[in-house]
Amino acid sequence: MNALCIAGGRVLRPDCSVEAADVVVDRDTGNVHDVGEEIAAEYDGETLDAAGGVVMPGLVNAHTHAAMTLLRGYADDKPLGSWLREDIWPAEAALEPEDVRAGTELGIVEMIRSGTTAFADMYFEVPEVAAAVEESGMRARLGHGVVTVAKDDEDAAEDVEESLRVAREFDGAADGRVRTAFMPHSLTTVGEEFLREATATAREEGIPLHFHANETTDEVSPIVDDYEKRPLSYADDLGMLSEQDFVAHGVHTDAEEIELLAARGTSVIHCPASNTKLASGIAPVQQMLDAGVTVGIGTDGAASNNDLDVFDELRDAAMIGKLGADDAAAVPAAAAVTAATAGSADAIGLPGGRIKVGGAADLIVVDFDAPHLAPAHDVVSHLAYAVRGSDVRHTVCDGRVLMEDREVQTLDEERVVETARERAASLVERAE
Ligand SMILES: CSC[C@H]1O[C@@H](n2cnc3c(O)ncnc32)[C@H](O)[C@@H]1O
Ligand SMILES: [Zn+2]
Repeated sequence: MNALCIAGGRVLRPDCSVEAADVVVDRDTGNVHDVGEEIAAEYDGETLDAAGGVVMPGLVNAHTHAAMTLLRGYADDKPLGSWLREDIWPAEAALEPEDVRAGTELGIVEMIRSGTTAFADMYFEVPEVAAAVEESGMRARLGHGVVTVAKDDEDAAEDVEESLRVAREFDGAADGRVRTAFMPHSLTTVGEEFLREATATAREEGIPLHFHANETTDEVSPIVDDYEKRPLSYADDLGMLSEQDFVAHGVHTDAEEIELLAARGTSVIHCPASNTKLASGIAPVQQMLDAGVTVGIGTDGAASNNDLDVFDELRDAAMIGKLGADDAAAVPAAAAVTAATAGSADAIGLPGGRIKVGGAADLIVVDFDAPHLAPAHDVVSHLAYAVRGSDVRHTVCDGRVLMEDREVQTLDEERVVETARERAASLVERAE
């Protein structure tokens, strides 16, 4: 067997127990071959040193717009509507394919360095995004974000068609590491008939849906006013809630909508930092978990976060979940860690999220030697409340080492950062 041994660490198991064990990966299949105490010596092959560290599933960033790294710090301190209309959409109107490639590569480098092995991305120029994912060795679910408001019928229909087209064309790319979805931007930025028809097509072809929903009160009230129903009930009537589908945010979601999500098996991606920065509100995460809704974690784009560090995000989820529920026991450490790993992977329908024999070898080694992690009474507590993305020592996806001893192996980090700086500067110039 072409083995990769991650040796000498402690392993986080799917039930959040922790045991001293080596993890042996079959690099040909990209799966975990064995997990056990001191088994690495039984295998020939490459070894990654996990001594003093914790081996855990790679984090899954279940909602982002990776190329928005180019707009990090471009516009801050505004609510969602004016931020998008006054700053972000005008800048995005000047995007060129090379910008999306450069911004996505920057986002990917940042994610690999902070322990993310898979992500879900809604953006433009999907061929560029897919090429960046292929080169990087990560996994992703990708889609073209559709907006039909303020477009004539022909342009709107073409935008919808592009989203379906790229979903068909890129599904299974990068040796199966790229999967796709139909991605209408939101329930208020895409017209009803477009949603109804394209959803029916997606259903016929087995294409999942991903869209923003119930992010702000401004997204809820127009639907309640026009249709006399809650947004997720409107989405359900359009056929948009199935087990394959996942909605971003779900901040202003009432008890009936939570029951509806649970009944349909539709997942919610919680983006606590973006919701806080844009003052969108606090999502009822503990209520969703109690109802049996699968909850994943996403950073949203770097322009509303302002980083793509999922450790940061899961910490925010645990902290803000308590505030939202007015209960310090809400969203406990294990729930937050599980949401950012198995929850996110299940929500976006990609392998990974758990270290188990036969499962995808998407895993990371987190260094526990740093002063801010001493003492370590409880590993899971530290993973939720104290670990930073910069504590990640190695990142492995599909059995391939993407970062070793903090050196990214698959992309040239220096070139990626420099190119992104140049493209960001010229993008902003073109947008002004
Ligand atoms: C049409 S591609 C995706 C689209 O979404 C925009 N976006 C970024 N962050 C958010 C957010 O929090 N809510 C809604 N839309 C968002 C992004 O700028 C792209 O235009
Ligand atoms: Zn978003």
